[in-house]
Amino acid sequence: MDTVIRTENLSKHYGGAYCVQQVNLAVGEGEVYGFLGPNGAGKSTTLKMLLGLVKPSEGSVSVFRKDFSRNRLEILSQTGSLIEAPSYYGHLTGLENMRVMQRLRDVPDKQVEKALQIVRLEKQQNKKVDQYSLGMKQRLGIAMALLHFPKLVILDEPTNGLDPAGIGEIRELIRSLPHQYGMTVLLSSHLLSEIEQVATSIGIIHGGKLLFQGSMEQLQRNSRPHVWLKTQDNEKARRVLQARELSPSLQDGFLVMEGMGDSEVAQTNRALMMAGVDVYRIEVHKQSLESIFLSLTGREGSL
Ligand SMILES: Nc1ncnc2c1ncn2[C@@H]1O[C@H](COP(=O)(O)OP(=O)(O)OP(=O)(O)O)[C@@H](O)[C@H]1O
Repeated sequence: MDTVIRTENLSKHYGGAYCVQQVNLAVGEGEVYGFLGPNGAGKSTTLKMLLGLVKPSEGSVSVFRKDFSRNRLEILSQTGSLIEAPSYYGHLTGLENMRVMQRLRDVPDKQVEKALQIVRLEKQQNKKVDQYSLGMKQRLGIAMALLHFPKLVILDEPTNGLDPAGIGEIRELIRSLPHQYGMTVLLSSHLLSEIEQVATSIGIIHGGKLLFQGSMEQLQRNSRPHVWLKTQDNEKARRVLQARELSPSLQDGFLVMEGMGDSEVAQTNRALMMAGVDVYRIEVHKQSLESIFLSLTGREGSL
């Protein structure tokens, strides 16, 4: 798979405080890459640097295997984006707004029709944008980003402020872009549930640092599972474990320990046996993606 976006040690600081620090993104062709992180993590700043809207303090960006700073116009002509709220003229109709973009992009009429069709706005194209719902405005913003059928689409929190039906529609739309139109999509969100349902790869950013990059399966594989122990005497077992500097919690009659490897499980089992505590069950529970995300962003670097 070719890499469409690659950054090397991309960083941005404002007055000495880094909001993006040494980020190495790799977005493959035809992917829907989900850029996930809590508010203030550095997502928008990173996306803006990819589009030349913010100048990096350090590091480099290459898109379509070309250095961004030296091939800016060529790269941007093949990129569509929606960063923060869509910009439009409220007193003009959806179609008229698209015509303004059409002039800038210099594309034929049929592409305007097609882009409005993709976002399902063709029936409302003659309505003034001021009368659009938030979801319709967002879809118009996406239509503008798709107008020239770019190879790369960058969307910053595209479902922000939408109701569940609107979110579902945008999700379907994003999912269809690679296979229907050969586009690569990079989208950001602070919601794992959003990313989980559309992304083929994810990058998790927190405090300006990229904590994980890869597939959902890799994320789950790399995380250390929880180990659930059922013993003959959980209170005594807990004291034995605490003496070994472990801090199990008690849940549903099981002692639960986070992130144990095989050898730690064996040592724990042995210690309990030596202390005369029978172990009835040892269960390994995979962490949900939600808890992996929370433990990554809550306790940095625990993967
Ligand atoms: N122009 C600026 N001057 C100073 N600090 C800034 C500037 N732009 C962003 N920051 C800071 O950088 C950090 C990252 O902001 P950024 O908008 O990239 O985060 P984000 O992950 O997109 O979050 P959100 O989803 O809330 O927009 C924040 O702490 C923000 O206050």
